[in-house]
Amino acid sequence: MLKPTIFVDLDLPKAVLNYLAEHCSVDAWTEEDTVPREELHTRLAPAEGYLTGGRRIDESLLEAAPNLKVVSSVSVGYNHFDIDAMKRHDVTGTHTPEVLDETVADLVFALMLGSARRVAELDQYVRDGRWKRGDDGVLFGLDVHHATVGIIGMGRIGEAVARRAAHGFGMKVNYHNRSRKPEAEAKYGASYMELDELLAASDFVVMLTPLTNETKSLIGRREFRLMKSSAIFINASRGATVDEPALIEALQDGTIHAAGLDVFQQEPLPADHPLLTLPNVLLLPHIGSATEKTRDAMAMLAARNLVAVLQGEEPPHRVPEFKV
Ligand SMILES: NC(=O)C1=CN([C@@H]2O[C@H](COP(=O)(O)OP(=O)(O)OC[C@H]3O[C@@H](n4cnc5c(N)ncnc54)[C@H](OP(=O)(O)O)[C@@H]3O)[C@@H](O)[C@H]2O)C=CC1
Ligand SMILES: O=CC(=O)O
Repeated sequence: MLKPTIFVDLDLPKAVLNYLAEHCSVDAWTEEDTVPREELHTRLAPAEGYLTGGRRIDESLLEAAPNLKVVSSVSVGYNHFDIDAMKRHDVTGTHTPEVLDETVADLVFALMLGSARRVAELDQYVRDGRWKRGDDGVLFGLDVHHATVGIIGMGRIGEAVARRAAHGFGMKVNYHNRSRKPEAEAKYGASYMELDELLAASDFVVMLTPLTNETKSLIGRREFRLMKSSAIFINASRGATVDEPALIEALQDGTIHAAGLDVFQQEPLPADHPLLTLPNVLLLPHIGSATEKTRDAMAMLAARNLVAVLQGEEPPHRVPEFKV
């Protein structure tokens, strides 16, 4: 039987490429640079499947890909999908939840600990030869253990953070979702709160919602002003859930104490971005799931999603909006 053609624009582990090649005729982009838009449209013309990362799936791409049946994203977030356009073109979307939860939760804790204890700033302090006897006071940070964390978006990753917080660090856990999660409340002693209440009550505010029309700029100037002046704001969701100019202002004028960020409105962060000038922000290059083991698992899951759809089977993880 003729194998369906697929286009892959990510570097994939050999085992994943072999699995794809068993079931599909694979056209893979092997250049280091991102595939240019025009070239992408050309390569997608014969493709029934497209395996990618955060590439925007919009009307013009879909028009260029008349045979496309599935876009399989190697990510759990799928805000790069234009869901309505995909539905119009009868293209389904899949993603890679669960396999990355623990790895992303580790990174959230790295941001919490790193910001509270000023790890990157003080590493630089030692490297610069500024470490002198008796200067302890200028090195003080804030405690993470037994502090209060407020999780906005208590989903799969949010729960992995809550478990670490409650059972590892003795922290009080507050959370905010659109719906309550009684099991999570029981497991982590978590308190459900409306957003404003959570912002005022938490020492660490952790953003872990998907980016949607509802969560776009959910945290802005008003919300920063509701937080404690000692609060540390962590964003591992998407940059656009936060009003970035308002965050910069809050960090500059002491409205909040510090921030730890893995995601930004523009990625990669431009070299002249004002966040780069602030000492009280810890910046990471969107590496929440970036361990070899987890990225390999995500890639294999994305491959299985794609092959299942092309074989007419239900994939392990269809994006909820495409479920019938
Ligand atoms: N930095 C990184 O590298 C990574 C970032 N991410 C980001 O993390 C996000 C979360 O992933 P995951 O935990 O798997 O997703 P889940 O869907 O499991 O959890 C999302 C949570 O957000 C809540 N939520 C959704 N909309 C709103 C809203 N309007 N207001 C308040 N709460 C809301 C949901 O609860 P309810 O429906 O009840 O509101 C749900 O509990 C991803 O979408 C992605 O953007 C993920 C992986 C890596
Ligand atoms: O940001 C990463 C994801 O998996 O979503």
